[in-house]
Amino acid sequence: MEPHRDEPVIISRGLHKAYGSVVALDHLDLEVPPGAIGLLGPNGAGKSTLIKLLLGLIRPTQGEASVLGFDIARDGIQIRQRTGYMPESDCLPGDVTAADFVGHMAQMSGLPARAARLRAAEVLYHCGVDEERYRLIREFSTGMKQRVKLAQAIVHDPDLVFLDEPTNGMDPQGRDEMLQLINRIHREVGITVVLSSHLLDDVERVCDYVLLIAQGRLVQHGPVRELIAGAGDILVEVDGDAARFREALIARGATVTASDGMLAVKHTDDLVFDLIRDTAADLDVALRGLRVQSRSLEDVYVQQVLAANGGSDGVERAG
Ligand SMILES: Nc1ncnc2c1ncn2[C@@H]1O[C@H](COP(=O)(O)OP(=O)(O)OP(=O)(O)O)[C@@H](O)[C@H]1O
Repeated sequence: MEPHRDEPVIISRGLHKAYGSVVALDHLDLEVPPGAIGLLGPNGAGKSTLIKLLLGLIRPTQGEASVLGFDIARDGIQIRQRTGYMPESDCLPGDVTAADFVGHMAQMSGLPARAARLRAAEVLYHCGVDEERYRLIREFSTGMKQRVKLAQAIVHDPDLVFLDEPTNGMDPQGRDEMLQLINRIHREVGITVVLSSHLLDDVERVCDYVLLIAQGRLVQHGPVRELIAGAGDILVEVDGDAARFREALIARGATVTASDGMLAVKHTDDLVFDLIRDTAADLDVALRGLRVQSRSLEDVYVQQVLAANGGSDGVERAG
């Protein structure tokens, strides 16, 4: 069953997972559209737990969820038929060739042996593993192993693929290539990608929608474009009494700070532009410059994770 274009691919209500006294996920309510989804959060935030729950590999302590319309408690098999999974852990067998391993996974998905071999070769090739596919996996570099893990995750042509920290352990060039590959899988093949990462840069480069998780809670979610816009400041330069102008803006409800000789007015919504214009007119102050300063997702991430962690920034930045 193909998911409808605009229908959420993942829905959860009160999804909760505790390991003994450790709460890994805390009553998560999600409604996730198709696309390239970033599951962003510091180590230990609950990302892997969420993925395993959504694949039906572990059971929730409370709550419910569906993936592509299938219930995680009842329909684990259908979910795993329509989705792919690239686990975080080093889970590949060492004593087989990449061609045999991915071919075997293709056969498991229902293809006859010969078709499975051809399909494996094709997918490995697209993932950047060509002649090397005849070598034993244990001889592969971390980067090559990650490519094999990706190939096995998409060999059965799923509608959605969960990638758990796919750039882990890769050098900058390998990371770059992996992110380009993931981009292609989403944009050219049309597979919905859920990319889990603690690296903001990964998410910013691939994803158009973000779920920001900290300490098992969903602290922010939405289109990346919206999270970046609207969260920044409007930089205002005036001719006239800047101090009086600033006080008037604050008195009218704006949040204003100074920034390099300019006023930085918080861009809470677009009505702020009217407020700036009207206040300038009332005070007979000329507006010399007005510029929206967009914030990177990093600012949003740090701010939200700091808030959830009560001060500690558990953020790791890409090298
Ligand atoms: N099998 C388990 N038994 C006990 N605690 C667990 C288990 N699996 C995960 N946890 C705990 O649950 C919390 C969330 O872990 P999870 O692996 O989902 O986080 P994560 O965001 O994927 O981080 P990482 O990228 O470091 O794996 C952590 O506190 C972790 O220690």
